[in-house]
Amino acid sequence: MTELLTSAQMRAIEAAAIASGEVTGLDLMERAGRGVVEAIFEAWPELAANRGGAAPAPPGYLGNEEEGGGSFRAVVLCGPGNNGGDGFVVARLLAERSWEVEVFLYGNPENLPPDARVNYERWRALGEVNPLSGRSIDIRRHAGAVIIDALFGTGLSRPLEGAAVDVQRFLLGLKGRSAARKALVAVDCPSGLCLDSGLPIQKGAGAAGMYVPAADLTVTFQRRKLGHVIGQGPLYCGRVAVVDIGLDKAVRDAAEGRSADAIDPIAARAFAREVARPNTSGGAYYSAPGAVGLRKRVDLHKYHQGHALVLSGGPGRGGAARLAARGALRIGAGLVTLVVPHDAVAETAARVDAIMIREADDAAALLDDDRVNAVCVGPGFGLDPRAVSLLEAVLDSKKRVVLDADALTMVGAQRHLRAKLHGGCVLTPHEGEFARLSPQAAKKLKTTAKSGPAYSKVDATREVAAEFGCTVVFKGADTVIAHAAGLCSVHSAHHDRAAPWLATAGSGDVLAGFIAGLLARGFAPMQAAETAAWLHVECALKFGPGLIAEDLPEQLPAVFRDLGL
Ligand SMILES: NC(=O)C1=CN([C@@H]2O[C@H](COP(=O)(O)OP(=O)(O)OC[C@H]3O[C@@H](n4cnc5c(N)ncnc54)[C@H](O)[C@@H]3O)[C@@H](O)[C@H]2O)[C@@H](O)CC1
Ligand SMILES: Nc1ncnc2c1ncn2[C@@H]1O[C@H](COP(=O)(O)OP(=O)(O)O)[C@@H](O)[C@H]1O
Ligand SMILES: [K+]
Repeated sequence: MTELLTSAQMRAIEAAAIASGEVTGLDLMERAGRGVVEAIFEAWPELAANRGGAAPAPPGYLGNEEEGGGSFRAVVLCGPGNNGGDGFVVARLLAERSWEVEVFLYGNPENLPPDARVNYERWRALGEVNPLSGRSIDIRRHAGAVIIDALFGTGLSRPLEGAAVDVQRFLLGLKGRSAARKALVAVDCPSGLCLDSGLPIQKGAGAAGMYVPAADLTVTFQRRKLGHVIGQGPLYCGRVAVVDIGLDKAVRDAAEGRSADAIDPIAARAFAREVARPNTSGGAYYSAPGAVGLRKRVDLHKYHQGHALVLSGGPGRGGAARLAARGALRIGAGLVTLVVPHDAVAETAARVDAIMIREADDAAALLDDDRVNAVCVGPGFGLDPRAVSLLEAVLDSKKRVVLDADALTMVGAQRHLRAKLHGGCVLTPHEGEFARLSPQAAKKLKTTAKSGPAYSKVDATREVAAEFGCTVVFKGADTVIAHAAGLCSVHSAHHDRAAPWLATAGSGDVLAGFIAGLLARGFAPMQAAETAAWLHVECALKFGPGLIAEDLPEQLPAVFRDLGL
């Protein structure tokens, strides 16, 4: 499990580590700056070539004919806080490697915080510091340079203004000619981005207030922050490198509630986590008793792998439920039964084999059957009175249930249904369905943030999970999963897990089926949602472009094989 931190958590962890005497702020800043330099060399190994001594002949792209060429170049943009302090360290370390480094400061050096001030002075022993403005950066001189954005990091509290905006516009190529830079490297985050939400802090809606140039590489410290993985963060940040600055123990102490005063005592619940590759052990043979993993135990027959019901709509509308049922079966539920209205039985029977079919009139009996231990309701289900009363019966049964699509619409609109939700419910809204569940949270999420931290998808998901008392899976390229008690995890399908092919009709139905299948296998709601979200994206990655929803469950055997199951 890897924690995803908010800015406040990172600050508290840093403060706790410094207070414990294990490390000083100056040490952390030095490690941070060094980490940025190392991450640059890792990303562009050709830049690691000149270590001290004479400058090497420049590669073609770095050549500056007017000046006769020379060493590698960096332009370091430093802000008024410790993010700027990291920038001064980067400048010094690159200059020590014979880079040509030009440093700009946004703000007054007198007002720099102490550690940043120390590093400002250390840099001043090597070179100049220019005041920052869009005009002060000469486009021609810096062609081919690596630009380091160390203006603002976790301390961003309001929209950029003045020279900071000028320079952002310059970097965006909005002012004059865009510099043909080698790379834009952001320290902690591209400045202007809120690290809690992945949303820009801006004066107004639309382009008028937003000048965050997208980085090629963002280097952050110890752990990713939420803003790197949710909202627009992944698009602005580019590749994100995480540098160890020696705070690993401090992070774990905080997340496991062992820190002293500096961190909230309910910290363990306050920390979000990245959804990880699932546990492939499980069952009494493989891990602690009671733990559930993906591996099936050799001594169990199908009735021990659970029985999932998938409730279907009427004739011509059963496709979504069939996709969910196929997903539930492939992910390993022992039995899957489609529950269909009488007039849709023939049509359904023509389309499925291993999946069983029962008429909707039998629903009450099925819900009374203790062997049925998970239900999926919503995909293609309908909103008519029959659907409402079936949903009511499902919720009254207190069985673990995935509510998707039409079921979410009904729950959003009907207070009495909402009152029946319980801890075994998993709601899987996309953005539109989320707005129906909680118009207030959706509105806050869409409101332009004029000060930081901005209200985030994590805040919104947690809020609705707590209000409804169940697990909520707020889908999207950034899928946020929250439990009523505050636990929260994020699956970010970006960079090496980018699966844009998942934006295809019916893929959400398959996800609902995956979750229901895992619930049937005994996974707890949160664990089922996390595991299903990971497998869903893994199936999409396995198939690649051209994917349609039907393909997703069919990738599971290969994905399971890759997991060593
Ligand atoms: N927390 C940690 O553990 C570490 C933090 N480090 C660095 O320190 C950074 C955080 O430093 P700070 O807390 O000083 O925050 P920042 O350096 O992000 O910025 C804070 C300063 O900018 C001002 N400010 C905020 N928004 C502004 C705006 N729109 N226009 C003008 N001024 C604005 C604030 O009043 C404050 O003076 C991190 O992002 C990271 O780069 C690293 O040195 C390593 C360790
Ligand atoms: N760009 C994307 N990258 C990764 N996953 C995505 C992307 N867009 C959508 N998804 C995923 O695809 C699924 C779509 O679900 P949903 O919107 O309910 O579709 P449908 O109702 O057609 O089944 C969700 O699991 C969502 O997380
Ligand atoms: K920055």
